[in-house]
Amino acid sequence: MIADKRWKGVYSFEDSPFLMEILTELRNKHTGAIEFRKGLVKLGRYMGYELTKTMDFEKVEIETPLEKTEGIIAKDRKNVVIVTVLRAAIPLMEGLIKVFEHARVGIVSASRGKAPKFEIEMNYIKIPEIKPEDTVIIADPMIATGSTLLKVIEEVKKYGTPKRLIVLGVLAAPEGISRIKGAYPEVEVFVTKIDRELNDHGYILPGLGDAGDRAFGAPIKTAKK
Ligand SMILES: O=P(O)(O)OC[C@H]1O[C@H](OP(=O)(O)OP(=O)(O)O)[C@H](O)[C@@H]1O
Ligand SMILES: O=c1cc[nH]c(=O)[nH]1
Ligand SMILES: [Mg+2]
Repeated sequence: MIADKRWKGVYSFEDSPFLMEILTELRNKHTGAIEFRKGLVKLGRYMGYELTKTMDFEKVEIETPLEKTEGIIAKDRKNVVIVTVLRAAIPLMEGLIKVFEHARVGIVSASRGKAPKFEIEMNYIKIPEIKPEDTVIIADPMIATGSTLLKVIEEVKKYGTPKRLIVLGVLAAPEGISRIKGAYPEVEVFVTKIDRELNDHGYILPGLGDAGDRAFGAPIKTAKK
């Protein structure tokens, strides 16, 4: 885990060859939907595991069949709320929940409109109560302009004030991170890698393309009634 010097509380996993290998497969345009989804599940699981290293644990005394010894109980790991941003975060959440099996899960829909406005449409919002002891993990693979997450964070905050508010993604553009940290300095960001920049259409470069389309197929428009 590397702390990025440009912001406080922003971390990437560029030091993990294993995670970089999974990212390489996701980036490759020849990777099909099945492997793409599997890659996102794997990243959710292993980044979730890395996150546990930043959490609080409690010391406990237990007895093995032979003698007393000390162990730990993962206090924070049991108080997690995962907020899944549709569509692309679904496989990421599947991986995360393997590590945070007690997690309560919120689901929100967020669809980004076209450049230059990138308006965010949020139609579906189901978020559980957020308690002071909770760690909230907002899962969204792509942090591009940051517009989606600004809107999602604003919404999440209505449900309570957690101990930690974390954004967990796969790729981020510096522009998106700067916007989020500018508006919400307390939000921590964990991403597999921070990429170079955005193109004129708001896509991350070099990126991996449209995460939702690659995982689930491109939607088509039907004639309106
Ligand atoms: O940082 P931003 O510029 O807001 O872009 C990031 C968002 O774009 C993608 O969602 P999209 O709107 O494509 O929806 P989808 O997951 O259904 O494809 C992605 O999953 C993020 O939620
Ligand atoms: O590069 C990008 C930017 C936004 N959303 C995506 O899915 N990919
Ligand atoms: Mg998309």
